[in-house]
Amino acid sequence: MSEFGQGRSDRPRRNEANRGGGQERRDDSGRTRNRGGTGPRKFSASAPSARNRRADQARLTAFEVLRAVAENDAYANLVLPARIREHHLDRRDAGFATELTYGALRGQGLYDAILARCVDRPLDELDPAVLDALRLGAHQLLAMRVPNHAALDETVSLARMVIGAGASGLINAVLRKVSLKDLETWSEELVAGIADENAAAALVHSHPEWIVRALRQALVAHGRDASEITELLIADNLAPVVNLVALPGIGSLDEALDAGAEPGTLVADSAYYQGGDIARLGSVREGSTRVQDAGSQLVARALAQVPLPEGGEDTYWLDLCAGPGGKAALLAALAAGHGAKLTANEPAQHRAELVSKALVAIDPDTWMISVRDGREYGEAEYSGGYDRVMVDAPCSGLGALRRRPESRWRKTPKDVAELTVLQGELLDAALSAVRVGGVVAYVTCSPHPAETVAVVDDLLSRNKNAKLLDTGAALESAALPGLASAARPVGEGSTIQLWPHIHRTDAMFMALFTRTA
Ligand SMILES: C[S@@+](CC[C@H](N)C(=O)[O-])C[C@H]1O[C@@H](n2cnc3c(N)ncnc32)[C@H](O)[C@@H]1O
Repeated sequence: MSEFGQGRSDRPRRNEANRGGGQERRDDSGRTRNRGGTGPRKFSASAPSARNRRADQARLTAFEVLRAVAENDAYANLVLPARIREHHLDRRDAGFATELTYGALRGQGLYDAILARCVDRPLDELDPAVLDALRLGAHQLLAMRVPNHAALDETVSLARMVIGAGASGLINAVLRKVSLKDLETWSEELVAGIADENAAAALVHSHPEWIVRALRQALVAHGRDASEITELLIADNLAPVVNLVALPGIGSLDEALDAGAEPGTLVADSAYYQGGDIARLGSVREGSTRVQDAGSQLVARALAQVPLPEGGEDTYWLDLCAGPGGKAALLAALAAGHGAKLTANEPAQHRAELVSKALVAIDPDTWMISVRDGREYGEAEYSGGYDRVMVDAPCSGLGALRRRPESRWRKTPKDVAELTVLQGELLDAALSAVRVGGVVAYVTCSPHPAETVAVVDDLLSRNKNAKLLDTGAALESAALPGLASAARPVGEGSTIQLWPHIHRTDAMFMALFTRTA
């Protein structure tokens, strides 16, 4: 079983016997069953044209999502739930469709390299729909506990129904070749002769090479060992468990815990939920309990709890880049508990509306929405107006690859270069909007050095009134004791970098500043 399979990055991993396909089996359509012996895998004897003419709904769902991602630049995590509802998939089929969709998207780089060896022409000359069907077939054959004949027959049936009979013959022939070796053998063959370790890691762990280089540099820039890159890449390929937060003073985790959620170990009022459709929980539907990565919860809490260096008034809080409202909801609830008020700013109107929805469970007298470019808060009329400011800056998102399976294939190094300018400008605006003795949190869900430590260094070199605080200590005091064991640097002038392979969170970065004059 490969890292693109069913493992969870933030829960204990399955034991190898179970992962290897030796015990849990799927039946002829690929559903979980006991298949019995481990003898040679068999294919259906019937010709592709004679096989099942009705495409399996779970596979059809996955195919439609891959098509929407490729054709409309859609986000899989948004399209998939809608398609699952449209096709009325039950919980088991929804799980199968999710695993198939996300696994095929994450593993795309490696699967394409394998497929390229089995197709007699360049992959970009294939009909894109055929290529998506081949990726789905490859993922089932190489990384899921689906019998080969089911992976093959069902993919061929799907292709015949949604693409055409001609395509199904090609798909049948190519997937038969793919199935002749397991993923490990394919990987070994593909990397043989690749001397560059980044290029080899990029192939085996299905990341673009520039991202592997950037993550390796990021590990070093944040004081870790470059050899952790393999663990980090593997963590990016595992499905994250849903993290919940009960908004402090408003929500309760009781319902989630009754439904089988487990209490969070990194941050208060949080839980891990593996019970399937999260919308089943009334507390989630009403907005008092929310889905939010524990790393995001931690950085919001650290800003809310860090003592203001010079004490004094603590009434006006600003979330400069609030859309779609995850941190704003937690900050607004914490602000309300402090007797403070939050302004949640977001320049994109449709995202500002999402922020309003995110805050629906919180007393409306304690927050307001603003819709403007965050850089406007650098203007004189806002100067010194806020006690705490969150800059959760637009970033490359390289720290959240496990949540957005297609995003790694869309990003380019140019995106990072463009974003760093805006990040610096937003940080300048925040340092202007905060009062002397107030606190600014600069946060990214990327560990890229250009978006994190370089932005901090640039700010400190051009703004003599900005002072970096002990971010490590602030984060530790906002966390449950579990974080301390994950050892990280503390001390004046420290910044924080969380990691999926260590903290089981997104790779959130945070630097806390105060304004000294
Ligand atoms: C990383 S997201 C923020 C996530 C949010 N804090 C949350 O927890 O849900 C960055 C946000 O910044 C917004 N943004 C982009 N350009 C901006 C600008 N010039 N000023 C303020 N916000 C901006 C984007 O629209 C996006 O919603």
